[in-house]
Amino acid sequence: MDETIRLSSVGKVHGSPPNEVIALRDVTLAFPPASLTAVMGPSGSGKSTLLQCAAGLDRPTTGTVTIGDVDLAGLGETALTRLRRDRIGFVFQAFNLLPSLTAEQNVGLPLRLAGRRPGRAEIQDALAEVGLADRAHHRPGEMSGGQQQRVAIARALVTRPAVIFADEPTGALDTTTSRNVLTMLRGLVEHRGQTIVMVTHDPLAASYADAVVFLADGAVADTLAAPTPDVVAARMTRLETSC
Ligand SMILES: Nc1ncnc2c1ncn2[C@@H]1O[C@H](COP(=O)(O)OP(=O)(O)OP(=O)(O)O)[C@@H](O)[C@H]1O
Repeated sequence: MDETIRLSSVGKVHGSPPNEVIALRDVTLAFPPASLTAVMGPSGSGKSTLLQCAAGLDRPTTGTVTIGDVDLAGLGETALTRLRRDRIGFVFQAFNLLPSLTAEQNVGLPLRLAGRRPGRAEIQDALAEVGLADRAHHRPGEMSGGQQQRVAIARALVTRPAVIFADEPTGALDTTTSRNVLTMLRGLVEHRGQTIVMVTHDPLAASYADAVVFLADGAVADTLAAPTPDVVAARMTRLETSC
Protein backbone atom coordinates (compact mmCIF):
# COMPACT_ATOMS: atom_id res chain seq x y z
CA MET A 1 0.00 0.00 0.00
CA ASP A 2 1.44 3.37 -1.04
CA GLU A 3 1.34 5.68 1.96
CA THR A 4 3.11 8.68 0.46
CA ILE A 5 2.08 11.94 2.11
CA ARG A 6 1.41 14.54 -0.57
CA LEU A 7 0.75 18.23 -0.33
CA SER A 8 -0.58 19.67 -3.59
CA SER A 9 -0.67 23.45 -4.05
CA VAL A 10 -1.29 23.92 -0.32
CA GLY A 11 -1.96 27.47 0.83
CA LYS A 12 -2.78 28.59 4.34
CA VAL A 13 -4.02 31.96 5.47
CA HIS A 14 -4.20 32.62 9.21
CA GLY A 15 -6.70 35.12 10.56
CA SER A 16 -9.18 37.19 8.61
CA PRO A 17 -9.04 40.62 6.90
CA PRO A 18 -7.53 43.05 7.63
CA ASN A 19 -5.20 40.92 9.79
CA GLU A 20 -4.55 38.06 7.39
CA VAL A 21 -1.19 36.34 7.43
CA ILE A 22 -0.25 34.15 4.49
CA ALA A 23 1.64 31.29 6.15
CA LEU A 24 1.89 28.89 3.18
CA ARG A 25 1.85 29.65 -0.55
CA ASP A 26 1.32 26.98 -3.18
CA VAL A 27 3.36 24.29 -1.43
CA THR A 28 3.66 21.04 -3.38
CA LEU A 29 5.69 18.28 -1.72
CA ALA A 30 5.75 14.51 -1.32
CA PHE A 31 7.10 12.58 1.65
CA PRO A 32 7.71 9.06 0.34
CA PRO A 33 7.52 5.93 2.52
CA ALA A 34 10.70 4.97 4.38
CA SER A 35 12.25 8.41 4.13
CA LEU A 36 13.42 11.06 6.57
CA THR A 37 12.73 14.61 5.42
CA ALA A 38 13.97 17.70 7.24
CA VAL A 39 11.99 20.95 6.98
CA MET A 40 14.03 24.11 7.55
CA GLY A 41 13.58 27.83 7.11
CA PRO A 42 13.85 31.14 8.93
CA SER A 43 11.55 31.96 11.83
CA GLY A 44 8.03 32.59 10.55
CA SER A 45 8.65 30.86 7.21
CA GLY A 46 5.75 28.44 7.76
CA LYS A 47 7.40 25.26 9.09
CA SER A 48 4.94 24.67 11.95
CA THR A 49 1.98 25.52 9.73
CA LEU A 50 3.24 23.03 7.15
CA LEU A 51 3.50 20.30 9.78
CA GLN A 52 0.06 21.13 11.20
CA CYS A 53 -1.57 20.97 7.76
CA ALA A 54 0.28 17.78 6.75
CA ALA A 55 -0.74 16.13 10.05
CA GLY A 56 -4.41 17.07 9.77
CA LEU A 57 -4.21 19.32 12.84
CA ASP A 58 -5.09 22.34 10.73
CA ARG A 59 -6.96 22.54 7.45
CA PRO A 60 -5.31 24.23 4.44
CA THR A 61 -7.09 27.25 2.96
CA THR A 62 -6.38 25.96 -0.55
CA GLY A 63 -4.92 22.79 -2.04
CA THR A 64 -5.02 19.20 -0.80
CA VAL A 65 -3.20 16.91 1.62
CA THR A 66 -3.38 13.17 1.01
CA ILE A 67 -1.99 10.16 2.87
CA GLY A 68 -1.91 7.34 0.34
CA ASP A 69 -5.29 7.64 -1.38
CA VAL A 70 -7.03 9.38 1.54
CA ASP A 71 -7.76 13.06 0.98
CA LEU A 72 -7.84 14.70 4.41
CA ALA A 73 -10.29 17.35 3.19
CA GLY A 74 -12.86 14.60 2.64
CA LEU A 75 -12.81 13.59 6.32
CA GLY A 76 -15.11 15.00 8.97
CA GLU A 77 -13.72 15.91 12.38
CA THR A 78 -14.29 12.45 13.89
CA ALA A 79 -12.63 10.62 11.00
CA LEU A 80 -9.76 13.11 11.00
CA THR A 81 -9.23 12.63 14.73
CA ARG A 82 -9.19 8.88 14.23
CA LEU A 83 -6.72 9.16 11.35
CA ARG A 84 -4.40 11.34 13.47
CA ARG A 85 -4.63 8.88 16.33
CA ASP A 86 -4.10 5.72 14.28
CA ARG A 87 -1.92 6.74 11.35
CA ILE A 88 0.19 9.67 12.57
CA GLY A 89 2.78 9.86 15.32
CA PHE A 90 4.00 13.07 16.93
CA VAL A 91 7.27 13.90 18.64
CA PHE A 92 7.90 17.29 20.24
CA GLN A 93 10.95 19.24 21.38
CA ALA A 94 9.78 19.14 25.01
CA PHE A 95 9.06 15.35 24.95
CA ASN A 96 5.54 15.92 26.40
CA LEU A 97 5.59 12.79 28.56
CA LEU A 98 3.28 12.52 31.56
CA PRO A 99 5.59 12.72 34.59
CA SER A 100 3.53 10.50 36.87
CA LEU A 101 3.43 7.59 34.42
CA THR A 102 6.19 5.04 33.79
CA ALA A 103 7.80 4.70 30.36
CA GLU A 104 5.58 1.70 29.71
CA GLN A 105 2.42 3.61 30.66
CA ASN A 106 3.42 6.64 28.58
CA VAL A 107 4.03 4.43 25.54
CA GLY A 108 0.69 2.71 26.03
CA LEU A 109 -1.24 5.97 26.18
CA PRO A 110 -2.09 6.28 22.44
CA LEU A 111 -3.53 2.76 22.52
CA ARG A 112 -5.60 3.56 25.61
CA LEU A 113 -6.85 6.74 23.93
CA ALA A 114 -7.92 4.55 21.03
CA GLY A 115 -9.98 2.51 23.51
CA ARG A 116 -7.62 -0.48 23.51
CA ARG A 117 -5.95 -2.17 26.43
CA PRO A 118 -2.28 -2.06 25.41
CA GLY A 119 -0.61 -5.46 25.05
CA ARG A 120 2.62 -5.91 26.99
CA ALA A 121 4.41 -7.24 23.92
CA GLU A 122 3.61 -4.28 21.66
CA ILE A 123 4.79 -1.80 24.29
CA GLN A 124 7.90 -3.84 24.99
CA ASP A 125 8.57 -3.99 21.22
CA ALA A 126 8.28 -0.20 20.90
CA LEU A 127 10.61 0.36 23.87
CA ALA A 128 13.06 -2.20 22.45
CA GLU A 129 13.06 -0.34 19.11
CA VAL A 130 14.40 2.75 20.88
CA GLY A 131 16.84 0.75 23.03
CA LEU A 132 14.94 1.17 26.31
CA ALA A 133 13.55 -2.30 26.94
CA ASP A 134 15.11 -2.23 30.42
CA ARG A 135 13.53 1.12 31.39
CA ALA A 136 9.86 0.16 31.18
CA HIS A 137 9.20 0.91 34.86
CA HIS A 138 11.07 4.20 35.12
CA ARG A 139 9.30 7.54 35.24
CA PRO A 140 10.44 10.47 33.04
CA GLY A 141 12.10 12.19 36.04
CA GLU A 142 14.35 9.15 36.44
CA MET A 143 15.64 9.33 32.88
CA SER A 144 18.00 11.60 30.92
CA GLY A 145 16.67 14.00 28.28
CA GLY A 146 17.78 11.67 25.49
CA GLN A 147 16.08 8.71 27.15
CA GLN A 148 12.88 10.72 27.64
CA GLN A 149 12.87 11.65 23.96
CA ARG A 150 13.35 7.99 23.07
CA VAL A 151 10.31 7.10 25.21
CA ALA A 152 8.38 9.79 23.31
CA ILE A 153 9.52 8.22 20.04
CA ALA A 154 8.41 4.78 21.26
CA ARG A 155 5.03 6.33 22.09
CA ALA A 156 4.83 7.70 18.54
CA LEU A 157 5.77 4.29 17.10
CA VAL A 158 3.39 2.14 19.09
CA THR A 159 0.40 2.63 16.78
CA ARG A 160 2.60 1.73 13.75
CA PRO A 161 1.81 5.08 12.09
CA ALA A 162 2.21 5.84 8.40
CA VAL A 163 4.27 8.89 9.33
CA ILE A 164 5.89 10.48 12.35
CA PHE A 165 5.99 14.28 12.46
CA ALA A 166 8.74 15.56 14.73
CA ASP A 167 8.92 19.25 15.69
CA GLU A 168 12.53 20.02 16.65
CA PRO A 169 13.03 16.58 18.26
CA THR A 170 16.63 17.36 19.24
CA GLY A 171 16.08 21.04 20.11
CA ALA A 172 16.37 20.39 23.87
CA LEU A 173 19.29 17.93 23.68
CA ASP A 174 23.07 18.37 23.74
CA THR A 175 25.09 17.48 20.65
CA THR A 176 26.09 13.95 21.67
CA THR A 177 22.57 13.03 22.78
CA SER A 178 21.14 14.60 19.62
CA ARG A 179 23.39 12.40 17.52
CA ASN A 180 22.18 9.30 19.36
CA VAL A 181 18.52 10.23 18.85
CA LEU A 182 19.11 11.11 15.18
CA THR A 183 20.96 7.83 14.58
CA MET A 184 18.00 6.05 16.13
CA LEU A 185 15.49 7.92 13.93
CA ARG A 186 17.63 7.07 10.89
CA GLY A 187 17.58 3.42 11.98
CA LEU A 188 13.76 3.43 12.13
CA VAL A 189 13.69 4.65 8.52
CA GLU A 190 16.21 2.04 7.32
CA HIS A 191 15.16 -0.98 9.35
CA ARG A 192 11.41 -0.68 9.65
CA GLY A 193 10.62 1.59 6.74
CA GLN A 194 9.25 4.37 8.93
CA THR A 195 8.43 7.69 7.24
CA ILE A 196 9.56 10.69 9.30
CA VAL A 197 9.19 14.43 8.69
CA MET A 198 11.23 16.58 11.06
CA VAL A 199 11.32 20.35 11.53
CA THR A 200 14.76 21.46 12.65
CA HIS A 201 16.96 24.54 12.87
CA ASP A 202 20.10 22.44 13.17
CA PRO A 203 22.14 21.69 10.01
CA LEU A 204 23.69 18.67 11.72
CA ALA A 205 20.24 17.21 12.43
CA ALA A 206 19.17 17.95 8.84
CA SER A 207 22.20 16.04 7.52
CA TYR A 208 20.64 12.80 8.80
CA ALA A 209 17.72 13.31 6.40
CA ASP A 210 17.34 11.96 2.88
CA ALA A 211 16.22 15.38 1.74
CA VAL A 212 15.86 18.89 3.14
CA VAL A 213 12.98 21.19 2.21
CA PHE A 214 13.76 24.88 2.72
CA LEU A 215 10.84 27.23 3.28
CA ALA A 216 11.00 31.00 2.92
CA ASP A 217 8.01 33.28 3.34
CA GLY A 218 5.62 30.32 3.17
CA ALA A 219 6.92 28.91 -0.10
CA VAL A 220 9.34 26.09 -0.92
CA ALA A 221 12.54 27.99 -1.70
CA ASP A 222 14.75 24.99 -2.32
CA THR A 223 15.16 21.25 -1.78
CA LEU A 224 18.41 19.41 -1.20
CA ALA A 225 19.07 15.68 -1.50
CA ALA A 226 21.88 13.91 0.38
CA PRO A 227 22.46 16.92 2.64
CA THR A 228 25.72 17.61 4.46
CA PRO A 229 25.87 19.98 7.47
CA ASP A 230 28.06 22.49 5.58
CA VAL A 231 25.83 22.72 2.52
CA VAL A 232 22.69 22.97 4.68
CA ALA A 233 24.26 25.72 6.81
CA ALA A 234 25.29 27.67 3.69
CA ARG A 235 21.76 27.48 2.23
CA MET A 236 20.23 28.56 5.53
CA THR A 237 22.57 31.55 5.72
CA ARG A 238 21.62 32.52 2.18
CA LEU A 239 17.89 32.26 3.00
CA GLU A 240 18.20 34.21 6.23
CA THR A 241 20.13 37.05 4.61
CA SER A 242 17.74 37.31 1.66
CA CYS A 243 14.59 37.74 3.76
N1 LIG B 1 -2.74 31.11 14.54
C1 LIG B 1 -2.13 32.07 13.85
N2 LIG B 1 -2.73 33.27 13.62
C2 LIG B 1 -2.13 34.23 12.90
N3 LIG B 1 -0.91 34.10 12.33
C3 LIG B 1 -0.27 32.94 12.53
C4 LIG B 1 -0.82 31.87 13.29
N4 LIG B 1 0.06 30.85 13.31
C5 LIG B 1 1.13 31.26 12.59
N5 LIG B 1 0.94 32.51 12.12
C6 LIG B 1 1.85 33.28 11.27
O1 LIG B 1 2.13 32.48 10.10
C7 LIG B 1 3.48 32.62 9.71
C8 LIG B 1 4.15 31.25 9.73
O2 LIG B 1 4.22 30.80 11.07
P1 LIG B 1 4.84 29.39 11.49
O3 LIG B 1 4.66 29.25 12.97
O4 LIG B 1 4.29 28.33 10.62
O5 LIG B 1 6.40 29.60 11.16
P2 LIG B 1 7.68 28.78 11.61
O6 LIG B 1 8.56 28.70 10.41
O7 LIG B 1 7.27 27.50 12.25
O8 LIG B 1 8.34 29.75 12.68
P3 LIG B 1 9.31 29.47 13.95
O9 LIG B 1 10.58 28.85 13.40
O10 LIG B 1 9.54 30.83 14.51
O11 LIG B 1 8.57 28.54 14.88
C9 LIG B 1 4.12 33.61 10.68
O12 LIG B 1 4.07 34.89 10.10
C10 LIG B 1 3.20 33.54 11.90
O13 LIG B 1 3.22 34.74 12.62
